[in-house]
Amino acid sequence: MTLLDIDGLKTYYGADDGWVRATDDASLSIERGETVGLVGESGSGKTTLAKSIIRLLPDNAEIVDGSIEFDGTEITELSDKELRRQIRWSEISMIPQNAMNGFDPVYTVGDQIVEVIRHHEDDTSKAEARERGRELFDDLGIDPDRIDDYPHQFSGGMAQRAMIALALALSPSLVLADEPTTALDVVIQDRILETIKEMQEELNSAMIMITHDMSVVSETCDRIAVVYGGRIVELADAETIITNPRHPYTLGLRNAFPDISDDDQELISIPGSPPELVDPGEGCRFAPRCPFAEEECWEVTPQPESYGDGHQVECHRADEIEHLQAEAGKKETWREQDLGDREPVGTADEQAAEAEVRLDD
Ligand SMILES: Nc1ncnc2c1ncn2[C@@H]1O[C@H](COP(=O)(O)OP(=O)(O)OP(=O)(O)O)[C@@H](O)[C@H]1O
Repeated sequence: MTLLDIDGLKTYYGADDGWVRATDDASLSIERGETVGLVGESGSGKTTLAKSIIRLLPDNAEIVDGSIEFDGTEITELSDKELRRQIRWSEISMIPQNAMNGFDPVYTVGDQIVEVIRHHEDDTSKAEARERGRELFDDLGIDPDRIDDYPHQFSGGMAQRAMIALALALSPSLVLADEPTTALDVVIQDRILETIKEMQEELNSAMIMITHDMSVVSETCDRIAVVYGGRIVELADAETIITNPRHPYTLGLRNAFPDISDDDQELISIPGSPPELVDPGEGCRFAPRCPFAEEECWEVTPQPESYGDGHQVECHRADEIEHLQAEAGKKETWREQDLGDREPVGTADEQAAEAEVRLDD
């Protein structure tokens, strides 16, 4: 059963030089209990998409179009009060990138967990809420007596676990996990991911797992949405994304992360960097970095095409799967692109501004 249905979502940030189109026409639906990965480089728009769902966006952000239907409720139409009362933490919760920022430094971690529980459950006493917090700590491998500590007394790994406790305290139907382990060392990362998965399965919560790491999503997710330049450029079950992707960006990402089943794999990175999202113009946003870009790619924005079994791809050349997959595995394919007199998408203004600065000098 569909829990979350995002349709044509556009979330933009107001900036001095225009709108930053951080989420630009994203559509995605999620079933109950399902785990969907959002993968893409830093700046591709993953966090903006997740924060739009729980409406924890900064002041300069605006949802300018589209809908987010959660269990029959249109999130974009709720007042802040309704959202806090009915949805945030109780139905949808978020584990942020850095847990330390999620806690208020002046209250003990326990007090904050009790506060969240009691805000949503009028009938739960302080003692009961505290006991639930202690049990969650125990489940997450933290000594329950540490519940009276202040956030700064926790190590990074412990704070992250405590944040997971907070995010799961009200058994939400959907958990948004935003790079929940990037701030931690590698050994702890695996353990925390396992814990999140176990707790999520126990509660039968759905989860959106945000990461730039292809290996993390392949191990933890049922489906994967690949995000680039504010758009979902490929969406399919995890197996298809890992073994049979069609989008050149997905192929590039796959080259850049170690495959646990292949010891001899040579890692190849994608040259260049993600596009500026102010006024990106028409055309595929990946074209300036894509070794397969043709005339059409520069001129026409590709729309999602279906390749069966929920596999969707936004690429004009996605039909040429054998050619793309064969060439994408070669290092020489991913040389810096010779763009000739083409301007990379979206950076025309930036280049003009730079030229002006030089003239002013
Ligand atoms: N408050 C803001 N004001 C203006 N632009 C912003 C703001 N927050 C993010 N952006 C821009 O929006 C785009 C998407 O950012 P977002 O944080 O959603 O990407 P991300 O894929 O989650 O990256 P990261 O992994 O670094 O968080 C980027 O170009 C970023 O610079």
